[in-house]
Amino acid sequence: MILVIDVGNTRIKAAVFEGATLSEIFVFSKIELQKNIQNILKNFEKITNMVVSSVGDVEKRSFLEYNKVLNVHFLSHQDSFPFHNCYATPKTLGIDRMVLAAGATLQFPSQNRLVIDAGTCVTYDFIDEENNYLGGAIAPGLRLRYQALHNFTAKLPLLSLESPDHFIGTSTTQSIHSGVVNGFVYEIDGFINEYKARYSNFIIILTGGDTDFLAKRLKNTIFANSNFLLESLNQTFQYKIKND
Ligand SMILES: Nc1ncnc2c1ncn2[C@@H]1O[C@H](COP(=O)(O)OP(=O)(O)O)[C@@H](O)[C@H]1O
Ligand SMILES: CC(C)(COP(=O)(O)O)[C@@H](O)C(=O)NCCC(=O)O
Ligand SMILES: [K+]
Repeated sequence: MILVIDVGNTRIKAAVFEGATLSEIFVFSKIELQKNIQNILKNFEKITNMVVSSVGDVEKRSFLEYNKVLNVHFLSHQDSFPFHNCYATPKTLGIDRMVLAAGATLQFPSQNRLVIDAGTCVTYDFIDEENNYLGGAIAPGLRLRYQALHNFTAKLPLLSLESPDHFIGTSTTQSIHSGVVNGFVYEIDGFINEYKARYSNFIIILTGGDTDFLAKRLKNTIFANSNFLLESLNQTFQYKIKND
């Protein structure tokens, strides 16, 4: 069994896999990390490998200390990935984006793929049908937009995510919800339409903490899977074992 851990900038997501089958998912904050890992290892005694992808500020040694009891692998740019990386600054490319690109390449062979990860940030990653990773985009995520409006103005309240009543906001609250939610949806549909104008035959995968909220609001047809990064982590590790 493999324990995969995705350290994002908001939350940590972990999953236990038996082969390709996902047994259980865990979501927790940075301060609950040790407690959660210990519980998972206690409940799944057959875990032999821990695979970590981190873009957050958790110390590497928080994971490496488990090396005494199992094999810990901290994914890095030095690992083998199933695509050709065309990013101009490959060393600064987020390891989460590399894992998403690997998952898309392995799960959807011989086609163009666009992965949209709506987490703390929304990231776009494009891998063409010849398995070239071309890059994409980074923009503020949903919650970050609400926070930014509050943090960088004197008068705007901090709101939590809510569907706007209308396109035309009729109050401060409704104007913020319309600006954040409608703006975000238009932006994502706009990006997808630009990719469509340039490429045919491509699959769009939507993942991240805001997947379910967004999936029903987008005009474009997408393949929504909030576990795509965790599944891709498992696949990236299997690929690494085969290719090392
Ligand atoms: N319990 C929660 N705590 C924080 N964010 C949440 C929660 N549930 C849903 N979200 C949404 O998930 C997004 C963060 O997604 P996630 O994929 O966990 O981010 P990251 O991978 O960057 O840590 C936020 O924009 C927020 O709107
Ligand atoms: C863009 C990100 C901050 C997204 O992080 P997340 O929203 O998943 O927490 C992360 O992928 C990152 O730190 N990237 C480095 C810059 C780059 O990918 O070019
Ligand atoms: K993201």
